[in-house]
This record gives sequence, structure tokens and C-alpha cells, in this order.
Amino acid sequence: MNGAGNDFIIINNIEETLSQEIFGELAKLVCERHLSLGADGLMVVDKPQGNADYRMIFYNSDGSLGEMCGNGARCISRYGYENGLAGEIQKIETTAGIVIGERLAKDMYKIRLNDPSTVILDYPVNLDGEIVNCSYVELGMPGIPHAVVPIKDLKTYPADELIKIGRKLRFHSAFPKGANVNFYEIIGHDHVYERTYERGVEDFTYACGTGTGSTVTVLTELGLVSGNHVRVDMKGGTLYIDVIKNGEKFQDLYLTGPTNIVAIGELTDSNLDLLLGGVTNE
Ligand SMILES: N[C@H](CCC[C@H](N)C(=O)O)C(=O)O
Repeated sequence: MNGAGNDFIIINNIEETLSQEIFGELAKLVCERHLSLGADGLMVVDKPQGNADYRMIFYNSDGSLGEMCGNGARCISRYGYENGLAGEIQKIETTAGIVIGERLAKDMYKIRLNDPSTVILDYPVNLDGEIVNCSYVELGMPGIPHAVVPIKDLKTYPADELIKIGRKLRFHSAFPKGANVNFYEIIGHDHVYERTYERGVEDFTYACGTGTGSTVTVLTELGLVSGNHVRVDMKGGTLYIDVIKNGEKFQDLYLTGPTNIVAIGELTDSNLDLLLGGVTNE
């Protein structure tokens, strides 16, 4: 499935009952774009540990565990609804905390992202002697880390330069957990263009939901957007963010956007046999 081009493989482990120990390796294997199916991440649907419809365990394509994934949670909401795991409004258990999913239309899903646990608007980072003006946000607890970085002429910014800066910031010691690096430019009233270099994919993805939520949180706090249905264009599509405030107090953060079920089927990659303990069909 993909959500605005951020693509995922979903495995229903309530049915498969695979051991959680293999998921990291499984993600690495099946997310490889040339040797296997290919995706930005692997999501495992499992039984909830607490009071929720189901549990979502998210792995990046390099096999690392992600605390949360905004586009992934939108996609899994559709999966949950269409596979009878939950109703039109659902409660999803993620590593970063509970996420609420809501079906708006056949392919449109909205989620309430985890509340920001850290928002530092002024977070200058020294990159090879030059100061880069960043903000730093974590959503949820444990929080998914995001650097938010303004860039002028982002659409036409040379790709090789941008990836260099993205990669350096992603691994910079200023970010102890590493960071997803969200470059943005405001291109109109409540209209933002964004590109995200993702931790765990180690490249730009086509869209990033928690990145978009983090960016619009920062821009709303800075008074640069209203926080009301802010449009964020990314390479793979458009996402909308609502920052709900109760007076000055932050209340909720919502992410809305499209989902696409590209294929439903069986993974037949022969390398899976090794990983799954030599189980073959012979
Ligand atoms: N693409 C995701 C984020 C994936 C998480 C990952 N890149 C990490 O930092 O572990 C999103 O839509 O929010």
C-alpha cells in the first residue's frame, strides 16, 4: 500500500503468528526494491497489548524499528477497516502510543497523530562550521524524532546538495536518536512544500506523515501558518494537517491524506525460506 507515495508492505501477524524476532530481518529483506518486493517500510498487524483494535509494529526498510509512521498509520487504518479488524473510527496501538484512525472516504484516511512530546523551535545546528536554523520535534512517547529545516527554492534545489545536507543532519550528534529531516518552504497561504530525508530509509521518501505533522506544528507555533487544514505538497501527493489548539494550549494534531492498495497477495521470495527456518513448499 502507499499513502501519498510513502509505501509499505503489511503483514497480518494475527494470522501468520511469526516470531517478532525476525521482523527486522524480514523488513530488510522484503523492502529491498531490486531483490524483493520493495517498500519504505514493513508494518506488522498484531494483537493489541492494551485497549486498542490492534497493534501496529513499524519497521523501516533498513530493518530498524520506527516509533510511529503517519502515512503507515493511515494505510493500516484502511487495512484494519477493510479486513474487519476495526470500524470507521479505530484505535491503533503504536510504539509511540495510541493513534486514532478515521475513515473519511474509500481511500481517504485521517489519523490523530501522537501529541508532540518535544517542540524546540530554535534548534541551531552547526554543520561543518555553518549554522543551520532547525527546529526539533518529537511526536509521541517514545517520540519519533524530526528536524524541521527551512530551505529557499526547495523545489529547484539541486538534489545532490539536498541529500548531502539531509544525510549529515540525519546523523548529526545534535540529534541523539538520529532524525528525519524535513526541508520545507512556504509557497502560499497555509500551503507548504516539503521533502523528507527519512531515518531508516536513508533517502528521501515520497511523503512523510509524522514529518508533515512536525513541520506544521512548528510553523503554527511560529505563526507562519494558521494550523487549520494546512496543505503540504510532497513528491508523492498532498497531505493536510490540522493543529487543534485550546486557546494557547496545544490539543490535537491530525493528518489527512490518500491511501492506495496497490496489490494484495503472497510473498514468494525464495530468500524468505532461509529466514523463516528453511520451511519450503516441497
Ligand atoms: N514515513 C513515516 C515515518 C517513518 C518512520 C521512520 N523514518 C523513523 O524515523 O523511524 C511517516 O509517514 O510518518
